Amino acid sequence: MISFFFKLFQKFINYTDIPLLMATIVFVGRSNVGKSTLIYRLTGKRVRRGKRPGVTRKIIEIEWKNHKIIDMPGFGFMAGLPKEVQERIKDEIVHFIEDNASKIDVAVLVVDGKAAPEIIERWEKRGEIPIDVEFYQFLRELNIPTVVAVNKLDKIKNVQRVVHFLAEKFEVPWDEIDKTFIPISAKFGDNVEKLKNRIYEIIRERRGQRE
Ligand SMILES: Nc1nc2c(ncn2[C@@H]2O[C@H](COP(=O)(O)OP(=O)(O)OP(=O)(O)O)[C@@H](O)[C@H]2O)c(=O)[nH]1
Ligand SMILES: [Mg+2]
Repeated sequence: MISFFFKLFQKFINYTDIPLLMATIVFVGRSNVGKSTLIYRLTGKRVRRGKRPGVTRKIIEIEWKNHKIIDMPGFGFMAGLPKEVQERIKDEIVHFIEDNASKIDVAVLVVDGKAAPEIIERWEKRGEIPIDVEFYQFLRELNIPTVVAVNKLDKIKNVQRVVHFLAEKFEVPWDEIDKTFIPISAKFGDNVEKLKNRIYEIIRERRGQRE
């Protein structure tokens, strides 16, 4: 009985201390995967969202509680944008992340769970490193804790298969799959709370390491 109340108390402390911490959370991912929609779901802050890829073209900082949320432009294909501009945007994102790596507490790599497996296979067939794989490894190399939001869950038939496919490509060990990949639907809200809790957990772990 006592341990039950103790656990409840601990849980309460863990969840309430979060808004006091200042954290920087970045959202990255290909164009049109739902980064801005997810930010709106998580924070209630309206950021530009759209049907066409390339809606967010600049790095946008949003204040939310004590946190700083950074909405990145999408990388990869963007409707109506020349290849050079797409490359420039990608370089901008890479530089921003490199320059701010020590200040970034969590990166949320958003992927479109429906489209990602096919796109990854297509890139591999061409002998190229898929951009999502490249970004995940880039974040890991910079020691930025990263969680992968496997979005558009409402459109995915076999979630387990998609998650395992991505885990293999991203080289995530089996025992880290569940805490690395969170299938969500930003549009309908499924599992968004779970993702939020995972983000908070990472922030807490990181703070624990620093203190
Ligand atoms: N079916 C479905 N559609 C979604 C989901 N999340 C986002 N979308 C749709 O995907 C489209 C792109 O959403 P955005 O949030 O603008 O995507 P983004 O990643 O910010 O795009 P860029 O700013 O262009 O990089 C919109 O039409 C959203 O309604 C989801 O969970 N399910
Ligand atoms: Mg956007």
